[in-house]
Amino acid sequence: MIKFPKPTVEQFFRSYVISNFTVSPNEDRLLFSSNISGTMNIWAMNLPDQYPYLFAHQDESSNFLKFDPEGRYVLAGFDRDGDENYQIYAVSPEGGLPQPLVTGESEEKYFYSHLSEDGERLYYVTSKDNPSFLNTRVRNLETGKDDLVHEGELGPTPLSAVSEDEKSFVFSTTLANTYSIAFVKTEDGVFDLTPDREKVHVSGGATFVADNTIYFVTNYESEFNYLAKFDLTTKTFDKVLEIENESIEDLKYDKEQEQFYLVTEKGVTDYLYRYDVKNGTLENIDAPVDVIEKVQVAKSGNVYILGRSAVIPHNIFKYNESGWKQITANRVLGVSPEEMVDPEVVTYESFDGMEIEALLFRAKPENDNGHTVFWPHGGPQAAERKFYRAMFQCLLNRGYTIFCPNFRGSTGYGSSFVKLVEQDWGEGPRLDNVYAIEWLFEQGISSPERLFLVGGSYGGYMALLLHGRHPEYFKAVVDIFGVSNLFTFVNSVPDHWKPIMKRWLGDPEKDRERFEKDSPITYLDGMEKPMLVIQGAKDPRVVKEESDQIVDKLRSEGREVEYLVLDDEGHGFSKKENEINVYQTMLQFLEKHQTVSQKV
Ligand SMILES: CC(=O)N[C@@H](C)C(=O)N[C@@H](C)C(=O)O
Repeated sequence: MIKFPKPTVEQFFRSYVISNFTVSPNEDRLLFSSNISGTMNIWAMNLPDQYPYLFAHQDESSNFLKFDPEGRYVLAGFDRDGDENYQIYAVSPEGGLPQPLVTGESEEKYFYSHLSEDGERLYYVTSKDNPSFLNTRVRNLETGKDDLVHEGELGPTPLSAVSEDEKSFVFSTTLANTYSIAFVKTEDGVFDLTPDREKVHVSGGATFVADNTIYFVTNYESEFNYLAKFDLTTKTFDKVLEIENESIEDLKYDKEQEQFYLVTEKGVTDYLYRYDVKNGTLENIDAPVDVIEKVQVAKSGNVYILGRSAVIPHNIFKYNESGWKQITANRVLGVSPEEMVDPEVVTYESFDGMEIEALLFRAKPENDNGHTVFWPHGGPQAAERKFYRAMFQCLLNRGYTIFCPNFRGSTGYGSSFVKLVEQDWGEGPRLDNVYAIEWLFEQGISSPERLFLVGGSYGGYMALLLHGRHPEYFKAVVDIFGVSNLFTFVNSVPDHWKPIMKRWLGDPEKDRERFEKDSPITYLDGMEKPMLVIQGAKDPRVVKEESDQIVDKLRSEGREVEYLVLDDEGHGFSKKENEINVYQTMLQFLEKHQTVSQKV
């Protein structure tokens, strides 16, 4: 019979992202944001089960999608070439070209917050007039009247929820990734949702279940987020539900059934639950993916999720009493999940005895080239989880094993663990990475002749720092938009990040010594291994200057550095041709620097 060859790496170049979705109020249409045509655009499917068609053409990433409850328009947010200056557009219900609706100067941001029940008043948050703390405004879409609702202070203060009567508003002020204060503004005054705002905690996910009752999640006096309630009549806070060693990260309310759908995070995996508010029962729902990125509950009670697993790219699924149904068929070109690599979850002991969890993707024996890619994740207050990454499956197909430690500072292991990276970017987390590398050597998984270092963003920072301080461990290094110099980074981040910089990173004056010690650029002499640097020119988080300075300095000293700049990308590669260029450049670079005797 006809025989087909094993999947090639090029097949993994052809997998697509779905970054967001929404379902129309009567569930006859699904909209999603995807790069299936090569650039990010909004696609639609008429439900149930119809062929996807282009709904709105803008060639840009969209950060939200919202149907008018009356079916007169669709709202969407777009930025430009990854600059993250999102602005709000309207699209005809037939689809077409998005029309600017709430927009301003190109450097201003306009984030969608809430649409009134009648679809006439649009609440949004903007950097205009308050770039660091943000203002909330409401635009009447009938009259065009635009009013200030709240002026942010202390930290960026987005609007989180609006009561149905539009008389109460929940805001949350971010003082750090691990510290945000939620409060409700009513006709009677302003009230914090938690008992003491001075205690460091986070609150999020505020939902009005009635005009006087707010449910939300918080880790107030706890390691993990739990479900809490604030009663606006009595002004009391109550803990409602906690799930041992799991952190509730998202909640969506089903008003008809009076139940919440909750997504919890535990290490590298998410879990889905249904919580019945009336009788207090909690039920686990077995989800079809390991990581859940968005949940929407329709009026009918149908639940829609967007998620992915290590071997399943982004897809949208529907859940009801009949079980799960996959709506989108987003898959890797001609490759089944069984032909990909699912990671093992392993643990190792770090320098101070702390246990660190990590993902180990072992190359299949028939592909194995003997080399390992060591991947410190970005964030740093994020985690490497069981989600599909085209880059990982490309590397695995080419025979690389991949190791991803969730070093201290990672999310998913409790709030004390997350805080360990604050004002310590380069010591504890670096040593966790060093101990991970030693563990790989002890286990016989890798050796200095067979180890590559690749990281993006904070992971790129860690790659640069490890390269500068421990070059003996690696064959070659790839830095993807990594922070190279803490002194320049701290001043170049977006304005609305600036209020959190002290707690997150520190103060360049007071912490001068530490900033010097923890800046990769201090260790240029150690950076003796071949290096590839990749950077988006429009990156607003880690600006191009971070990569330029390290490349310029190393080149002026005659070191081997390749530099790939993508002119129309930001903090990530959203355009398919750019992504393929990045993968090909990286694969060629690694191939060139493999140990000759190991080559297959
Ligand atoms: C403020 C903050 O934590 N931002 C992160 C989401 C982020 O973008 N960090 C960069 C540096 C990264 O590592 O991705």
